[in-house]
Amino acid sequence: MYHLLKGFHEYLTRKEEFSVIIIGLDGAGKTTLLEKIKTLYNETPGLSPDKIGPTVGQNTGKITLPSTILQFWDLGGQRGIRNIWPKYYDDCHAVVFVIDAEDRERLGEGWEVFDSVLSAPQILEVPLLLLANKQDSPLSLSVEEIRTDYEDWYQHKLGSARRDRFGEAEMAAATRRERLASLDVMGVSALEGTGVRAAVDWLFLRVQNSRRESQKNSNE
Ligand SMILES: Nc1nc2c(ncn2[C@@H]2O[C@H](COP(=O)(O)OP(=O)(O)OP(=O)(O)O)[C@@H](O)[C@H]2O)c(=O)[nH]1
Ligand SMILES: [Mg+2]
Repeated sequence: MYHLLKGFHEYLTRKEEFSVIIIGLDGAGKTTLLEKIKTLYNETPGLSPDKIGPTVGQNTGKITLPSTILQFWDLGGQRGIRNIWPKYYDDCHAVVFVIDAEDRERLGEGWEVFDSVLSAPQILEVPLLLLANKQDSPLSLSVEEIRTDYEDWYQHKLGSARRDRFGEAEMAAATRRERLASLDVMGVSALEGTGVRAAVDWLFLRVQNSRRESQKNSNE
C-alpha cells in the first residue's frame, strides 16, 4: 500500500523538464535576462547586472513551475562563438532570441543572425520568441517598431536576392512567411524585470502545447 501511495504521489508531483535556449548578439542582454528570471522565480537571487560580463560559452539556470521545470541555456553572442548555437538546436524545446532594441546601429547585424535562426531546419517546429529588450530606455524601439524594422530589413534582403537567384529566394520566402505568421514579439526590460514574467508564461504555455502536439501526432 505504501508503495502504491508513494508511486501515486510521485505521479502527481512529477515534473517534466524542458530546455530553452537564449540567443542573440553580444550585449543584447541575454545573461541579464537569465539572472533576472532566476531572481524572480528562485529563492536564491541571480547575479546583479554589475557582476555580469560577456559570456564566453554558456550560463545555465533552472526554474520550477507547476508540473514543469524550465532549464535555460544562455549562450554567448560574440561573433566568433555563435557557431556553437546549432549544437543546442536538436535538444531544445523553445528558443528565445533577444534583440537590443536600443542599439539601432546593430539592428541589421541582429536581423542577419535572427534570419539564420528563423530558417534553421532543426528548429523550424520549435516555439520561437523574439524579445525586444531594453524597453526601459527611451531610445529603444517599441515591439511594433521592431517587427516593422525586421520586415523592412527582410524585404530589402529579398529584393537583392531576387536579382541574384530568384527561385531559391522565393522558396525561402514561403517557409519564412509561415514562421513569421506564428512569431511572437514581446517587449522586456531584463534590467528592471518588466515583461519578464509574461515571457516566461509564454514559454511555459508553448512548451506544454508543443508537447501535446507531438503526443497527438505520435498517436495518429
Ligand atoms: N538599459 C538596459 N540595459 C540592459 C538591459 N539588459 C541588459 N542591459 C545591459 O546590456 C549590457 C550587456 O548585457 P549582457 O546581459 O551581458 O548581454 P549578453 O547578451 O549576455 O552578451 P554576451 O554574453 O556577450 O552574448 C550590460 O551593460 C547590461 O547591463 C535592459 O533591459 N536595459
Ligand atoms: Mg551573456
